[in-house]
Amino acid sequence: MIEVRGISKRYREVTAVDGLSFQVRPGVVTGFLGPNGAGKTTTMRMILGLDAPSGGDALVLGVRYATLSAPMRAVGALLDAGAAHPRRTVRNHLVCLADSNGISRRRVDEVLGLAGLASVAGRRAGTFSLGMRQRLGIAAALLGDPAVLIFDEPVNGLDPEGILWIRTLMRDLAAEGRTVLVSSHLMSEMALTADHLVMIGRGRLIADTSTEEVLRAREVLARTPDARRLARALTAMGAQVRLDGEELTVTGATPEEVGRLAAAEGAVLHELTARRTSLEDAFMELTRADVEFGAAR
Ligand SMILES: Nc1ncnc2c1ncn2[C@@H]1O[C@H](COP(=O)(O)OP(=O)(O)OP(=O)(O)O)[C@@H](O)[C@H]1O
Repeated sequence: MIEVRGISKRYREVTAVDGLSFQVRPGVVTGFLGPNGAGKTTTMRMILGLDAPSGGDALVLGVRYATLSAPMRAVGALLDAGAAHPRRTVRNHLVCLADSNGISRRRVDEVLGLAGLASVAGRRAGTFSLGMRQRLGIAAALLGDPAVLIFDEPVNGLDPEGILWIRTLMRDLAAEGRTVLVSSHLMSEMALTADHLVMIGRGRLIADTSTEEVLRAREVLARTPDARRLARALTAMGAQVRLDGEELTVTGATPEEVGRLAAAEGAVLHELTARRTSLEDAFMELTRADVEFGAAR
């Protein structure tokens, strides 16, 4: 469990995070979304005790990160994929981290396997592609078998296979009962990976809700030769209807309600479709006022 409580971070002229509060629960993948400069990295750094908040605080497993006695065993984080020494081999990098945190070398082999790096364990980290560096960063995060995992933009620059691997890994880690917080601005990816979404803009909370709720259909499309009759009945029920020949686009009514009303009116339906919104659209709608560096639309 992660608890962010009224946290703020002010730099000289910039308020990067502004009184932000949310909780990240175990057992689900929580996506942390926001436009560039929204304050995602700063928030994650404050959770991990790397930046001091100007106000408020963040708790991991009920305490501040700085007071954890064995932080790597409690929290694993991927903030900067380039963090390994380029001349050190992959295994050596992980062994150094393990030794300085009282973690067994057997666990190093386990995480090499988990991250798909066993066959390249003797290679120097500096020769790695971005995708392999991400895998190494994730192997390091998993080293302490932590209950809480924090990943900042883990799929940045990855190919489809790498993206699928990360998605599956996140979901598996959550299914094991861990707390997983993952930031991204790849909306379609988050729609597939995250069960819950925390959206921020200009350092403030915009939405804290299930992915399902954000993506829930907002429009229903109905096609019927009795379009005018159905449109009248729907409007009388309080729904908004756009009529285009035989086609009705309905907001403010569920597909079940439209179907029931059509049956009651004797309107023959040729099509009834719930139009799910995309996460991109939902996000743009929610953050329209908060796009700091957005192009003029
Ligand atoms: N050390 C710093 N000094 C001054 N300003 C900073 C510092 N770190 C971050 N900022 C500013 O704080 C704001 C939030 O930055 P942050 O990196 O947390 O956003 P983000 O949501 O992670 O963005 P991105 O998606 O682009 O990575 C930005 O306006 C950024 O320029």
